[in-house]
Amino acid sequence: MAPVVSVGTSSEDVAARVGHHVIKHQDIAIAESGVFRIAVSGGSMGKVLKKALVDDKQIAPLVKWDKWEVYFSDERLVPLDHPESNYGLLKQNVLDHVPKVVVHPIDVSLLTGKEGELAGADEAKDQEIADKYAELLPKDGKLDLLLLGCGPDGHTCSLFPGHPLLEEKSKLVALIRDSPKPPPRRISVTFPLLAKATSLAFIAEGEGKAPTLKKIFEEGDTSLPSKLVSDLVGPEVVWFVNEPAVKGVKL
Ligand SMILES: O=C(O)[C@H](O)[C@@H](O)[C@H](O)[C@H](O)COP(=O)(O)O
Repeated sequence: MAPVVSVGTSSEDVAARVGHHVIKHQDIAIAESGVFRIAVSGGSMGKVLKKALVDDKQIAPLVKWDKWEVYFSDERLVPLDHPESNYGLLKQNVLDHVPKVVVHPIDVSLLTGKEGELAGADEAKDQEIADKYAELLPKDGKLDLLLLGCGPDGHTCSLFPGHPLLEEKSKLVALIRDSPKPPPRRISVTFPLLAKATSLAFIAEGEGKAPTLKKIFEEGDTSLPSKLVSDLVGPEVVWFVNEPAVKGVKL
């Protein structure tokens, strides 16, 4: 099925659209399994989720935090209170403002080296962080919803254009030690995990996204990981964008 594009008129409107989408999937998942398994990304995601799930007075009461299980679509190998930590971003924007939630951060007891940098870091320990993260996933690897970003280079999660990780066929979570965007050491979910999900939602705001969205929606540039993820046939795929992000883009 072709991806759906939902265009918001303001950042509050985009956040509200995202919020309603999250609640829809939350309710379906809880009705089916009693738990809602969601993965979130970094970048501006924390701020959008705060607007949607904490500050929006209509949506906030609908969130069943005690039924949530939160994962990260990618994470930098840094301490949880480091400014580059995606967990840290979510904590500061959302977790600190809501009732207790089950969250799965990386196992920071296995961190070596310095703040995501390569020098002095132990590759075997990094691999263990990725492998242990995969073990936290549900047995069938199926998440209900992943909220994804889209970088200017078309990356999503820590899946970068031209990177061998795009070819991963079996692991659900992989280690990356040469991320072109710093810090170099990260873990990321892979295509096999993304393909199993019930729903994938991209959030892309601002005029800086327009050239990338043009490549995805008009030019069909399959060198962009976001385009490849957007084209996955199993999951429902929705793009939440604002008007500047799609200005001049034929949808
Ligand atoms: O780890 C990363 O490299 C970022 O978290 C990345 O995945 C982010 O989602 C995109 O770069 C979009 O960022 P924005 O949402 O800030 O545009």
